[in-house]
Amino acid sequence: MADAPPPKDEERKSSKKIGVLGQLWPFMAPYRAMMFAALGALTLTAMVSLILPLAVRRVVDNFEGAATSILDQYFGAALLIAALLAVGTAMRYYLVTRLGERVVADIRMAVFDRMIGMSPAFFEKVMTGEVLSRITTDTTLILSVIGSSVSVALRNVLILLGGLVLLMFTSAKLTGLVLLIVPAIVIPIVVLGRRLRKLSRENQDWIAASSGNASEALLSVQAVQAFTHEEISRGRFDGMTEKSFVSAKNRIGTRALMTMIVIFLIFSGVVGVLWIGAHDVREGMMTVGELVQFVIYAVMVAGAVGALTEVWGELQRAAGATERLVELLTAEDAVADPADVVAVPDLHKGEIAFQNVVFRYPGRPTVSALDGINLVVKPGETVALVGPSGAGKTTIIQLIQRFYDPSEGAITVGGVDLRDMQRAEFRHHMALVPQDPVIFADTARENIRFGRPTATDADVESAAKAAAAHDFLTALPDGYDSYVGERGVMLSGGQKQRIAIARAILRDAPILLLDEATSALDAESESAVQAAVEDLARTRTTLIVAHRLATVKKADRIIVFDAGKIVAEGTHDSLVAQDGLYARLARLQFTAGAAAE
Ligand SMILES: Nc1ncnc2c1ncn2[C@@H]1O[C@H](COP(=O)(O)OP(=O)(O)OP(=O)(O)O)[C@@H](O)[C@H]1O
Repeated sequence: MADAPPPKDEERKSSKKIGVLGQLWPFMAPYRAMMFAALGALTLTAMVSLILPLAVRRVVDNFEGAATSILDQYFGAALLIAALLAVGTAMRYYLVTRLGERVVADIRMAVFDRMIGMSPAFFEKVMTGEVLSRITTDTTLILSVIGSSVSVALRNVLILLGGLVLLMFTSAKLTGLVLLIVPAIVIPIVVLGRRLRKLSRENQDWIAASSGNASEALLSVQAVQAFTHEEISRGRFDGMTEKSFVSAKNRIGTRALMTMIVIFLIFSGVVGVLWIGAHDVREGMMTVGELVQFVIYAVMVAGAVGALTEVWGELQRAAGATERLVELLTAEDAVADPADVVAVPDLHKGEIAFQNVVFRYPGRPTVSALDGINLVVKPGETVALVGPSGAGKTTIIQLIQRFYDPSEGAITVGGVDLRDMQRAEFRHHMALVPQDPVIFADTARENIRFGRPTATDADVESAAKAAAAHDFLTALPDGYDSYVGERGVMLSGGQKQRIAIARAILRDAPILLLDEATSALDAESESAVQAAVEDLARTRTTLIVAHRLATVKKADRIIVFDAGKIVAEGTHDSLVAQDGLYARLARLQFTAGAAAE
């Protein structure tokens, strides 16, 4: 459902802590050298910042008695330090941000790489728009972590630790007092941090859900408008976007509260300590320079703690995002290639066989879409699959390509079980014309070449001629190089089908699968395409799902399906003579095709 809430917290079993960020390590490991260099630059700048107050104390305490030459040395040294700080900071920024961009690019590629190979069962559950949102917005969060938060965190941890040690040296008594307030600061950070992470993940989930919803509505914008569904679609999207805003608002509020508590605690602590320190100076227990040095360190340490709480929030957000991306990366696929791959036999000579195949779609496990199918298609044979809508014909075509595995029984090609071969290997030897022709936002020429990316322009054109597409393609403003729009919106249904057929012709594979490939064609183009398909089918093992008698009659054999079972098979004449479902369909459903003959 479009407005179903995003997955709830309890549904996730993965680790509950910021430790999820550790899952990013495999992506960072290859760039260890860059990380060490960045760490070096970072340590350098942190150390330089820590040395500065020492120099300040010397200047303050010796200001009156010191010779001018010594003063000049101090200021010369200060310039050197400034240069070091500048170079170190620039290097840290460059290395760290570059590392972040690199790692995020790798993560994006890894997620896409995984998603493009997932079987259809996965996409029955996840909306594609949602996956896109993960790849774009969730990775952006990770970028902010690797590209800045982590380095800010490290820098501040160094300053915090170094600052504390130096504070200790400056005045052990005052430092002891400062440390007393630390627990008071840590508690709100931990408690509110936990809430932050939950809110952040909720926020990302709502963003992803609204993206999924928006992409679905936009992809079918004409249907939405035709049914004047805009208000409802707007309402749904607005509702989800508002929800993501509300969770973002709660997150920001929590973080503001945390910042307020922490800053107040830190600075009131510093003020209190100073108060005591001022008295110590009065009583001669401390020099003014020492107190100045102490104050600078105390402010640096306090600033570091403040920065760390900010970063903590960022890390919490990124942990949520990482969790979602890791979920995608580790998503189980119902269909997988075997570890020991069997080579694909010569499919020009191999038959396709279904042995006692029972199949239930994973999304509907109680219904058998196919129920005890036994079917052998001999090499070179043309078999037509007919039957009422929903009988299971398309399911047969999908199983031959191993988009799903049978629930029971086995499917073999050339005697080898599909599950024993690599999917990409045997799909190479299959050409499909699907029920809904899939056209990409590219030129007509490239759409045909999709069937065989290495094909020459001449091959593309001869395939188009065979598919009766050449004439309409050359009549387009830019001919074969005309842009056809997203999903082929600039083409008619019949034109799209002919491009899909040309693509299959170009693929030149020994197994040809046609799923109502000519249903949108007019009688004239259909008979032209029909001739091409027959020509093609002569030397190939062909399965045709068809509703038209003209197509069906020419097949070597006709298989009649009903409710997931094979109810009859034979030639057109023998099936008509049986006077069963086929004869009935032939009289009713096929009449349009018959009339067109
Ligand atoms: N992804 C899916 N999840 C669950 N059930 C499905 C899925 N796809 C199809 N089905 C169901 O499986 C049955 C067989 O569908 P199939 O697409 O094979 O029918 P068909 O014979 O090709 O019909 P048509 O002639 O209308 O294309 C139908 O009842 C359908 O509702």
